[in-house]
Order: sequence, then C-alpha cells, then structure tokens
Amino acid sequence: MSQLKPIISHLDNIPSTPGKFKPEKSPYIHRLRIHSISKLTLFSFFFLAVILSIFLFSAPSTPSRPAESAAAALARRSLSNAEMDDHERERKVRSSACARSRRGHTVLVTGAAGFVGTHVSIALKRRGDGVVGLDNFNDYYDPALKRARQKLLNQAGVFVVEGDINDSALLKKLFDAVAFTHVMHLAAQAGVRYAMQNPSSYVHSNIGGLVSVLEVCKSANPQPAIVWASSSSVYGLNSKVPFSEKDRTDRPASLYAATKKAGEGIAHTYNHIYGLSITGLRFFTVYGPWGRPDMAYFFFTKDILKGKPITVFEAPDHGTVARDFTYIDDIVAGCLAALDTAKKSTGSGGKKKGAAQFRIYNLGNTSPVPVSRLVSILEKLLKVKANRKVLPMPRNGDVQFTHANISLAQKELGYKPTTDLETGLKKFTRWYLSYYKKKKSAW
Ligand SMILES: O=C(O)[C@H]1O[C@H](OP(=O)(O)OP(=O)(O)OC[C@H]2O[C@@H](n3ccc(=O)[nH]c3=O)[C@H](O)[C@@H]2O)[C@H](O)[C@@H](O)[C@@H]1O
Repeated sequence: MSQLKPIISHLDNIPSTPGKFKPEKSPYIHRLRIHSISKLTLFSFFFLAVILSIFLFSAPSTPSRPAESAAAALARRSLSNAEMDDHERERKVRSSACARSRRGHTVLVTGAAGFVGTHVSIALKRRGDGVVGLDNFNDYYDPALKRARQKLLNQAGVFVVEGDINDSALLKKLFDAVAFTHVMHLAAQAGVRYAMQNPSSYVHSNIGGLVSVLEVCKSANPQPAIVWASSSSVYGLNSKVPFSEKDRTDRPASLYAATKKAGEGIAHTYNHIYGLSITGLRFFTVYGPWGRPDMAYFFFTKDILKGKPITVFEAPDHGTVARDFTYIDDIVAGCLAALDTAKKSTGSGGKKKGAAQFRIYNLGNTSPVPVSRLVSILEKLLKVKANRKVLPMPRNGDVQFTHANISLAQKELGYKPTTDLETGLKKFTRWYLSYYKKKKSAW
C-alpha cells in the first residue's frame, strides 16, 4: 500500500479525461501576444493551445512515465476489483454460514473440496447447519475433480472460499465475518508415499497450516470447538492389534505420519494454553465415491479398466498387507458425532478461562482386508481381470497392517460403521464409471 500511495496521488493530480481539463490555467496561453491579431486568429490560437496542452498533459514527459502510469492504473483497477470481490465474497460467506435453525452449528470446513471435506460439508448443510468451506484447490491430484466436488457443494448451498490455511489474514477475515461455533479442520497434505517426494509440503500444510488455524481459533471471540483429521498412520510400527487410542504413537513410519503425530502434540498445546476444545480423529484408509485418485483402490480401478499392470505389495515371507478400509459415510457419521458432542472452548480473545475438552478417537471399520482381496473385489465388480504384479512392500512409509479398536468412539460418539468393503466398493465403482464416462477421460 505504501508504494501505491504516491502513485495514486500523482494520478489524482492529472486530469484523467480531457473533459476535466481547464484551458485558462495553461501556462502556454500567457505567453501569447494577442494585441495585433484578429479575434479569429485568437480563437485559432486558443484552440491550438488547448489541443497542445491536452497532448502535453497526457503524453509522457519522460520515458519512465508510461510504465508508472500503467502500473498505477493496474493497481487502481485491481484494488477496486479486490474490494468488489471482497464484498461479494463476504456476502456469500455470510449466507453460506446461515444455519436453518438457531440451534444449528456454524462450521468452517477446511479442505472442503477434498474427499472427506466435501462429504462432511454436504451432510452438515443438509441437516441444517451453516457451513463455509475453505480450500486452496492445489494440484496434488487432478484439480478438475476438486472443481467437480465444488459444483456439488454449490448445489448444496455451501460456498467454498479459495484460499490457503496458511493465509492468516484470510482466516482472520473469515472469523471477522462469521462467529464460527465449530471448525472442522480437514485440509492437509495427504498420502503416505508422496512424503518421500515432497517432504516440505507435509510440514507446510500439516504443521504450519494447523498452527495457523489454531492461532486464529485461539484469538477468536467466541473461540470455536475444533475437530480435525489425524490419521491411523500415527500407530506406525506398532504390531499389537487392534490399535487402541491408549497405544504408543512414537514410532511413525513416514513423514506423513510424523506430521500427524506432531499435529496431535500441537493440538494438545493449544488446548492446554488457550482453552480450545479439540478433538482429533484418526481416520483409517477412507474410501468411497468422489475419493482421492492417489489412493490404491482408486488407481487400481483405473489401471484394471485400462488393462495396465498393478503392483500389489506383500510383506516379507509372502506376508499379508492389509488395511482397515473405512467407508466414507461411516466416517461422515463419526465426524458429525464428534462435532455434536464437542464441548465449548473455554477461552476468549486468546486467554484461557478453564480446562477444555481434549479428545482423540479411532474412526475405522474394525475389519482389516488384505490388499489382494481388495483387488479381487474390484475384478468382480468391474468384470475385468487385473494384471497383478506382486512385489515386496518397498520401504516407502507404508505399514503392513492397520486395524482399529473403535470401542471408545462407539461409547462416546455412538460411532458404529455399517459398510463392508464389498458394499462400499460397489458404490465407489458405480460412481467411478459414471463420473469418468461423462468426463470421457481418466483422472
Ligand atoms: O489410514 C490413514 O491414515 C491413511 O490412509 C491412506 O493411506 P494407506 O492406508 O496407505 O492407503 P493407500 O495408499 O490407498 O494404500 C492402501 C494399501 O495398498 C497398498 N498399495 C499401495 C500402492 C500400490 O501400488 N500397491 C499396494 O499394494 C499399500 O501398501 C496399502 O497397504 C491415505 O492415503 C492416507 O492419507 C491416510 O492418512
């Protein structure tokens, strides 16, 4: 802004249109000797002087001037556009945040155009809560899929602000516009194996981004209650199954897992110091319609349909690699129950007023399925034989086995998953075929 100011005031001193031009103030006129010439000549000179002055004032006097003026004009244009956008955006945010009844929540969903974010946002909106989405639409996987989800969200009445969770000024603006009662923080850099290719993106989103969200929540008045996505990967190299929330989580096998584990520590700190009510949900390999193309069930489907080989990992000595695959609708039910049972934060304006709720739950399916079985189900549903290449599991952050103990979530959230893998994959493949048939392309 400070750089713009002189440019704008300089612009303000120059008549922007010839119509504003005041010819009598021109210094050129005073130099004319008018005594010995006729009225006609006088008017001709006067007319010429006007034209000359217009030219002089609008033409560049130095070579640097045109660039300066263009930059200033652009700055002015973009400033006014930004103002217009801000108004429009604020109007949409406020309307999207409106709950149907006074008792409804007002929820900010980060990562709203993501897989889980889309399903949760729509479920909240449908039951009458106010929902505002936030998503940066990054290209970790095909952004067209995120845009298609955004369309669904729009149809459901959920407005998604395009922005990054690391943009503290934007978060503050959102909290200035809306008194959020809850934040459903789902924005993250997902994927276990990609962490070896792009480690900093995990630190940026899962640690920096989380802190940025908690910072704005801590300062908000009223402070919202926060529910956020941790991960089954925090159990790391544990071999005792099923995984319980009481088990150790100090041996992550991937940087992804390490950032989620760090997130749990950071969440505890904000709960302890600022009185934020925080619930972490450890999701177990969530799958379903509108899912993530970087996940095995998704790209296996694509490759099987294309007749391309798929690599199926196995553990040493032909050991089974298995996952506690959890269907999206069950996860959504768990997320909503976590929001509904969340107690209020106790602080205000950055000051803690008392102890606040701090919870962590496993949200899994409690029935691990070998990856080879996942492939067999897909073959049956797609009616195509897979070209399987069985390979030893590379040391890329994957763990051999996940299995959730969900008794705590069952007891305190009423969480009860109801969809087995075959039923869930049937819904997924039906969606996949219809979505990509319409698109006439794969992701
Ligand atoms: O539970 C979780 O918290 C995690 O679940 C998934 O991670 P993952 O279970 O590894 O899911 P996939 O990447 O879809 O892999 C599923 C299984 O397929 C196996 N796989 C993967 C890729 C491949 O080419 N072949 C193969 O056999 C993996 O080893 C794994 O056992 C998500 O990708 C993570 O973002 C999430 O946090």
